[in-house]
Amino acid sequence: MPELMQSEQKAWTQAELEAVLRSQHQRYHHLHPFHVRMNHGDLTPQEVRRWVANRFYYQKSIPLKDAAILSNCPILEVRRQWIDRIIDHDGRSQGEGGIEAWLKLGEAVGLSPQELLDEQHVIPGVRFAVDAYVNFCRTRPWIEAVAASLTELFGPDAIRVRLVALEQHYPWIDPTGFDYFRKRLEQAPRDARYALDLVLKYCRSRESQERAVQALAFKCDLLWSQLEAIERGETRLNR
Ligand SMILES: O=C(O)c1cc(C(=O)O)c2c(n1)C(=O)C(=O)c1cc(C(=O)O)[nH]c1-2
Repeated sequence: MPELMQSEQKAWTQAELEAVLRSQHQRYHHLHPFHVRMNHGDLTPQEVRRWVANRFYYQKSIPLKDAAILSNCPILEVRRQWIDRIIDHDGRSQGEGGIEAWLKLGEAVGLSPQELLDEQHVIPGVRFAVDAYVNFCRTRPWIEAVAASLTELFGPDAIRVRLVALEQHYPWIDPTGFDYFRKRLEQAPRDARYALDLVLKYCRSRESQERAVQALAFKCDLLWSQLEAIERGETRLNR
């Protein structure tokens, strides 16, 4: 978006920047046809399993990108807070954390932990999308990577709708598998608020503000691409 990069333009106020960031909601993956079908109860068990197995690749990459943010961030107070995200996903010991909770979701839909850990169902397009997120966070300034995490502003509403739909339309799934989503409903709003405050505080020039918006747009596109690949569903195994 080169036409956006007009650094000589006046900086947005914090309220204006927040509004521009929030307007990215229209690009979020809750609108993707695969999620729409999921929420209508129209996915086959095979499609649900494909989604769970492929989203696991995203889940297990999240701590890698958060560690990249930590390694790029020179500000002690920020690192002290951000490190909690890694603990939330990894846990401090066996049986804890979001990654293990997602493995339980896998079991609830009929996938063994080993199948998920082996990445045997991971579709190439999903791998490309997720790896692009990790690479972005490794190579871009830490505050842009923080801005990319702001899809979590939109996540809780989508997860709330999904939870109700999964419980209502997919009775064959053991509902204890949904604990991951319940936990995210506590964690995500807190994480998103903290990340938003950082972006509002550290992105003061118009150029840095526009880079933050671009980072968020990039992340929305990546989540969208991930679902495109899942919807198409081609793996080396079933091609
Ligand atoms: O289920 C979802 O729709 C969804 C979306 C997102 C997101 O918007 O990036 C995350 C999650 N879940 C999630 O579970 C999660 O841990 C997470 C971390 C992040 C991030 O970018 O730091 N996004 C998301």
